[in-house]
Amino acid sequence: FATVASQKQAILQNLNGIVTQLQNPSLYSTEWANRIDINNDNGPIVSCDVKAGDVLTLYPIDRVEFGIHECGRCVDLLHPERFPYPHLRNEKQDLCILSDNDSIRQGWLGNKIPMDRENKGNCAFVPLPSIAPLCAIVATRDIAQGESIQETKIGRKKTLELAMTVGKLYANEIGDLLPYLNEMAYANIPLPKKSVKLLDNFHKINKSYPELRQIHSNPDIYTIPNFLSDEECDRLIEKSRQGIQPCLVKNEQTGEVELDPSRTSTNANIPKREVPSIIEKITDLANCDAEQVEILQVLNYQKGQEFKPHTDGFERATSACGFLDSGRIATVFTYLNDVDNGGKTIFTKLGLDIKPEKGMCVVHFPMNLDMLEDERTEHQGGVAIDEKWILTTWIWKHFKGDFRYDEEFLPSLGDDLI
Ligand SMILES: O=C(O)CCC(=O)C(=O)O
Ligand SMILES: [Fe+2]
Repeated sequence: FATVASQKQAILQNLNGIVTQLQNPSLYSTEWANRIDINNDNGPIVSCDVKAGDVLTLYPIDRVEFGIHECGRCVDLLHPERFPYPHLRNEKQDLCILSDNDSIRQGWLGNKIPMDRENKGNCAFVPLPSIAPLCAIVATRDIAQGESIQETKIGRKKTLELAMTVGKLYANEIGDLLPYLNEMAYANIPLPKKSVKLLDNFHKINKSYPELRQIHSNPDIYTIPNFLSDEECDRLIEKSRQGIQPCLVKNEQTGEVELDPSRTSTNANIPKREVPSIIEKITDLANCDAEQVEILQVLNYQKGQEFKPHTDGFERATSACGFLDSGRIATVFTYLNDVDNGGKTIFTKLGLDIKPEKGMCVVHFPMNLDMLEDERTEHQGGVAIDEKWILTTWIWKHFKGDFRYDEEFLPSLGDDLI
């Protein structure tokens, strides 16, 4: 580590060059940093034979996504309240560490790490509390020179074992760099501008859900009549009466949620724990995990109230509702009463009006899987004449990462378990 001191200075002077700087193998011991050819277009290639358990290189942990199955769970492990290992609080056995399946990582290694779709991984990301914000990429089996690295899904016991071993081995050396690495971790690295992409890569719902009807294609919109029974609708309305309050809208400038003249209805937040059978229906239909489901809201529109034209997606990476750097890939709402006059949902750019029918569910896709908004899905809750009740929620691309938004903090709306 003789050369490290002078290089620290260089790194600080050149925060914009972080990617290059951190790719410099001489920053680290040759034992564990020069084994990946990070300049290869197809993803990192191992440049020498590697033994199981060897550290291939380091990786900024805030760029790693923790996931279960196919769902990336992006956790900001730099956050003091959530560090270390908040995900290990999760009781799920199959915790694995993998990259997001269809995005290219914008990490300090500045490179793509291909998703291990077939689970033939040969390395794992190992969180190392002692050297945060870096984690190690560790070989989980022998890797031959020329092979590209692919992440392995490993159980949490194995993750911990690897973290312990690697953490102990390298804590001192890397700890020396910690303040500098931290500074870099928080540096604002401009991401490459998104190129104009075709809106063709959307989340896929469960097409065999009973009575699913497609009422618009490209952009796709589906309905399911009688998705909820009359009884479920009535009980949801009753439950929500206890928590009803004026609707709020996220202010894109400040990030705060606040009263907004574009949304004059009232609503109640329904804790998922109080509506398990509704959640089961939604996850079955939307083909997603319950953790991807945003807060459930019951909206009430009285005469004259409305939700002016809007899209449901948020532009840019967002931390709305605890979903970090994610997006709303589907909207699922269900009318809770029949509405004879007014209150239609109007898709303003599609010439499509939907008249509320008790129990009917509507699904549309505000953003695609590249997290681009589909402006064509702009819609409004038309001005109410008769009273209107609607249950609405949104499916996010990733699991919640910010635990301050945990549903356990939502007040109960009574004992009725629906
Ligand atoms: O009230 C409606 O018809 C639509 C509600 C809506 O668009 C929303 O809550 O995002
Ligand atoms: Fe909406």
